Amino acid sequence: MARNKIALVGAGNIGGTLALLAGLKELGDVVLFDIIDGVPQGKALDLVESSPVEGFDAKFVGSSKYSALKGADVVIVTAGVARKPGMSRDDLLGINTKVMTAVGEGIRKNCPKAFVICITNPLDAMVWVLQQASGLPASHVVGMAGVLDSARFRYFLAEEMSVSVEDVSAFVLGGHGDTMVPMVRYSTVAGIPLPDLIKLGWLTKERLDKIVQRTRDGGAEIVGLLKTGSAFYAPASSAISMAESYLKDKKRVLPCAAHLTGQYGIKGLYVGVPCVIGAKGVERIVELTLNKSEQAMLKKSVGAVSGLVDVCKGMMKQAAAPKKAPRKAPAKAAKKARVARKATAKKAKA
Ligand SMILES: NC(=O)C1=CN([C@@H]2O[C@H](COP(=O)(O)OP(=O)(O)OC[C@H]3O[C@@H](n4cnc5c(N)ncnc54)[C@H](O)[C@@H]3O)[C@@H](O)[C@H]2O)C=CC1
Ligand SMILES: O=C([O-])CC(=O)C(=O)O
Repeated sequence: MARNKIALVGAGNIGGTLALLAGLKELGDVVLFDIIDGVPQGKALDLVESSPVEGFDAKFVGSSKYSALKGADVVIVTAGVARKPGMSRDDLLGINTKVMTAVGEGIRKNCPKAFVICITNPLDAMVWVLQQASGLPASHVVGMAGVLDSARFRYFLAEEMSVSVEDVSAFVLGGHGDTMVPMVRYSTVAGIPLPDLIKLGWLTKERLDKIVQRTRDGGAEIVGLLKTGSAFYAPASSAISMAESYLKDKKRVLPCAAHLTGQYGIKGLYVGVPCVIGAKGVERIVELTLNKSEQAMLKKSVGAVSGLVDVCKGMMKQAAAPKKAPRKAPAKAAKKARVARKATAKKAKA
């Protein structure tokens, strides 16, 4: 059987880490694409030179041409700009909307049957733009954020209670922003819900509240430490788990930014919810019963996503509108020509 083809659009910090993980896990042949010519080629060569040491077989190619994406089974998109200290993810909206529009077009032309995972921020709006620009079915375009936010929540809980991360199951609902909703009631250690663990004395309500807030601020905490960019190891691991579930039809239940068509009362937006990811893409969306306070938090988070998508819609409409011919310059040119004609006629008479 031929190997799968994994295209990584954006060969920066996350792109390079994705490529290494795809190689180590032998998920398939890898194409790294980036607009900076030389970077994807250099990273591809460096990575493939690690294959004899690590013991994996895969082809690695770097390119700055969209045709390199031809026939890809999975595309993971990290193209664009990452934030620096003092910026919010939303500050990236203008520049990254333009990038997602170009990338979507490249995917539409070269690999319309692929399963596409968007990572670029602000995530929930960028995955919406990417789906619109690529025209791929919504079941095949998803956003990665929930796996990462949930991993952070899981890690902080495991550290607090001194238990293995493997036994902590937790997830985060809503948009990938300050208003994300870590789901305390549905998070467990070995099946025991967090509220029960508080009763058992494993955790205090005060510590749990701090962990919830630290999870919400997880991205900013790393940006503040790195200073030159944002997290990339955990984001890459998170996206690879989604790609693996699709390629191996594992049907894992993972929190992803999925296109909602009425679930949770939300229509036409991408928002983080638990999904079943298998060979058919997003195969199912899990709709949980939320209590009043969870509903209110989700509503706030969805409101933030909806506001960003409205800005994207405006930008896309403006970009698609026919350009009006500039009027001032030709008018000036015509006046100049008239004056010149009059002067020539005067000269001729004289
Ligand atoms: N969804 C999530 O949970 C997370 C999202 N992110 C986001 O992921 C994105 C990438 O992050 P990093 O890899 O750390 O950034 P990076 O700056 O290291 O890499 C981005 C790469 O995209 C390339 N690029 C820019 N415009 C392009 C275009 N039009 N076509 C192809 N490539 C293009 C750049 O040359 C660069 O190599 C950022 O927007 C960041 O905010 C980061 C962490 C988590
Ligand atoms: O915070 C950022 O800019 C990157 C990101 O989304 C994360 O690490 O969660």
